Amino acid sequence: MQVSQEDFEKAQEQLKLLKKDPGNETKLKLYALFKQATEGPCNSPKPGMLDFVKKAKWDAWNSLGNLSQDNAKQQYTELVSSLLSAESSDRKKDASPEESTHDGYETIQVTTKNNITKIMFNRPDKKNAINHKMYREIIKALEEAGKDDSTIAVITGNGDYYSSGNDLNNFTNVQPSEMEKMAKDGAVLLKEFVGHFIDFPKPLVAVVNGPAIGICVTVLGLCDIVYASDRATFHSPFSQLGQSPEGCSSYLFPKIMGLAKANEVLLFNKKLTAAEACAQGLVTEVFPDRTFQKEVWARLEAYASLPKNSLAVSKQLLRSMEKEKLHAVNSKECEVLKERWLSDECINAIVSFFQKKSKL
Ligand SMILES: CCCCCC/C=C/C(=O)SCCNC(=O)CCNC(=O)[C@H](O)C(C)(C)COP(=O)(O)OP(=O)(O)OC[C@H]1O[C@@H](n2cnc3c(N)ncnc32)[C@H](O)[C@@H]1OP(=O)(O)O
Repeated sequence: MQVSQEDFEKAQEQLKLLKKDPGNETKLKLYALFKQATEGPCNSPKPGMLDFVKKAKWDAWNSLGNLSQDNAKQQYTELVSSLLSAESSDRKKDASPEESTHDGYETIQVTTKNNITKIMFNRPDKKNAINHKMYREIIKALEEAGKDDSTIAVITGNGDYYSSGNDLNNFTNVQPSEMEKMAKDGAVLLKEFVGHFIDFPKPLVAVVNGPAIGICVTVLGLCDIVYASDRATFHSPFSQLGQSPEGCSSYLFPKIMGLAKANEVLLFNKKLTAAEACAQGLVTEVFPDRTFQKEVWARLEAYASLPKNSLAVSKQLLRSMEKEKLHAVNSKECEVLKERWLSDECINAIVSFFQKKSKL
């Protein structure tokens, strides 16, 4: 398709809008095409060898031979248009923020992009079981995410599990004389961990990519939104492990699900499917696993473009009604658990897990 004189003139104007220097080679090409389009083939005498600039221009024009003026106009117009569109896509790339990775974590991966700080459990070969180091790293990541520029924070898991909960190795290799100390230190760490969920100052979203067990199920009640893949399951097998509920679930689960349903989950180890957890109010929405990541992240990016401060004050307002109560529940639950960890029921359950007798 031939370009009109008007298109050719428009291209000359558009060329002036280019922000970046397109480089000497392209500039020579533009010069040559312009001369060919407006004057026809090069007939002027060849400049001397030492007149580098004029010679380069002459060579470029002369290289077009007998290219017709219409063809030259067309090539000129096309070249300008391709330069402009390349520059505009570069600008778009620059405008879309890169993901930044937060340093200093081993058991989790923390990244920020599009106003979202993502805290990802990252022990996929251990089904993202939470060991002592990971509890401390999650606490640190929540502290940082609470203060950084992100609008919302997201917790998710790497691999096929969301998390298999407390790493049962946390209770192993402890000498009998050290048991009390282990239980006391465990209760302090757990209280601090859950406390950070209670106090988190901006919207906190759980993206439950697969099965979830124990502590990572109970703290879902402290998250503001829970999105789940239809592959996810929710299991808090506390009595099976000789333990008792934590993460404020003894208070929040009956509030969320009603006492009758919460009892099945917290007393009798009932494992919920994602659909059941959604029907009982623990999960906000369930997505097909095939499209889970795409749909959820598109949704979260839209949420994260809402006014940040408004979201934070609203979240804090909602939480403020219950904060004191939640901290009291957390303290009580940790006290009870401290005792449970010293019980034969609990010790036997852990031993039997490692003897591979009691896979849940
Ligand atoms: C500071 C202390 C605070 C305590 C807070 C109180 C918290 C309570 C809870 O969270 S209770 C819940 C505890 N979790 C469990 O009881 C789950 C135990 N794990 C399992 O039942 C299974 O591993 C499984 C169902 C999650 C997965 O089964 P399967 O698909 O057959 O895989 P594997 O069992 O082979 O697991 C692969 C690999 O991961 C290790 N692993 C998985 N989960 C845990 C875990 N919770 N603790 C320790 N290790 C775990 C498993 O041993 C395998 O390791 P290996 O490859 O053999 O080295």
